[in-house]
Order: sequence, then C-alpha cells, then structure tokens
Amino acid sequence: MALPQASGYYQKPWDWKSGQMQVSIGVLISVGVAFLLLGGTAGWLLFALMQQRKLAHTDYLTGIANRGSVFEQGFKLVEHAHGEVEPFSIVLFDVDHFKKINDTLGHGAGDRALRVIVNASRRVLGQREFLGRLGGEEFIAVLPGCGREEAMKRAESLRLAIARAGFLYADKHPVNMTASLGVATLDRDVDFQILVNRADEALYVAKNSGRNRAVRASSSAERLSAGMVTVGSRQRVRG
Ligand SMILES: Nc1nc2c(ncn2[C@@H]2O[C@H](COP(=O)(O)OP(=O)(O)OP(=O)(O)O)[C@@H](O)[C@H]2O)c(=O)[nH]1
Repeated sequence: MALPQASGYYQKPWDWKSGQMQVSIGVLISVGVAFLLLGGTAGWLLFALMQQRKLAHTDYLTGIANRGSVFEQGFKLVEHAHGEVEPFSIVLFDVDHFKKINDTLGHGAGDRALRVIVNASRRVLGQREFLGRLGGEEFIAVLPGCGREEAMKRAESLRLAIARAGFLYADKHPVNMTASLGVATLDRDVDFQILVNRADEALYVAKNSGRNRAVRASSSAERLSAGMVTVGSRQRVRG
C-alpha cells in the first residue's frame, strides 16, 4: 500500500533575524504611508484655507478686491504712506444710470457691463495700483505713490476707458456706459476712511454736475480756509 504523499509543505522554524527585518520594513512602510496621508491632508487643508481666504477677499462677480479687502489694505497702505511721507490717492467711481441697463436688458447685461468696466479700468492702472468693488456699481481705484496731479490724470484715463468700453449684448443690443468719479489725495491729518468720505463727496459733486466727469476733493488746507468741518456723508441726488 502506497503511503500518503507528504504535502511538501515545510514549516521553517522562526528566524529571528529575518523576522525582525520584515517587521522593521512593515513599520517603515506604515509610517511612510501615515506621513504621506498626513502630509496630503495637511496640504489639502492648507489649500482649502487659502482658497477660503481668497474667496473672502474677492468680489464674486468681477474677481477684484471686495469692500472688506479694500478697507483692510487701504488702512495699511495709508499708514505706510504716512510713515514714508509718500503720496497716496484714491479714485471712487460709480457707473451712471446703471439701473437703466438692468431695467431695459436685464441683470445679465448689467453683470456683463460691470465685468467689462472692471477689465477696461484694470488696463489703465499701474503695477502698485489696484481696483476694488465697494458694492453695486461703485468701484475704487487705490493709487499708492500717486499725488494730486497724477491721480487726476488716472481718473481721466479711467473715465475715458469706461466711456470707450461699450459692447454688444446678445449680439444686437449696444450697451454704452459712463461713470462719475471722485478723486481724493492723502493729507497728514487723514486716514483711509476720511479719504474715502472725501472722494465720495467729490463723486457726489460729479454726479450732480452732469455725470461722466472726474471731480477732485478739496484738500485739508482748502477745507480749513473754507471753514469746512465735516468730512461728509453721502447724500446723492438721483435721477
Ligand atoms: N446687474 C447687476 N445689478 C446690480 C448689481 N448690484 C447692484 N445692481 C443694481 O444697480 C442699480 C443701481 O441703481 P442706482 O443706485 O439707482 O444708480 P444708477 O442707476 O447708476 O444712477 P446714478 O448712480 O444716480 O447715476 C440697481 O438697480 C441695483 O439693483 C449687480 O451685481 N449686478
């Protein structure tokens, strides 16, 4: 009678040396994988945080700085300008009769007009300068290093760029825009909020004296000699 064949399976006795090596490799791989996972998660979290921060500072429609971001940067830049005794100006501008675009062609056309205005305005700004949307159809150009004369020139370039940026909506409706602008330049006794108030006063004058024009806000010295006390709040005539 044939004996049953041996299975051929041979159980090796435990080899401590190679066993330890296998365990060490296993541990190393696990630690590596854990590091990769942790690193990946941390990287993803960092990316998500950066994206969130960017979104919190950006205007959803036009991609430029939003109101919060403009004021955050504006206060810092004014402090810097005071410290360095450097000129600093802003141009506040507001699209004229913007409501008419919405009312006649719809909000899609209005939204496109805002984006077109932003693209046209960006092109006339220098490297250190930036654009922000303060809300609705009101924008600001922040001009570090720009004195009174330069700022008025920049405002005029913005006005012309907007007036020339007309487009055809839905391939058949011509849309033309103009804007009114208020220009204010930093004085020693002024912070960013006061500068914005002054530019807003000038913008109010531009609106009420016919629109499609840039008006310069009076300086601290001019205000003093004219006996002006307040820095003004908005009270714009509509129509
Ligand atoms: N399409 C669109 N419209 C907006 C947006 N934000 C505000 N508006 C509209 O902008 C219009 C602003 O109207 P008004 O404040 O009367 O200003 P205006 O018609 O430009 O008149 P003036 O400033 O006096 O020349 C309103 O109809 C708002 O609904 C936006 O993001 N997209």
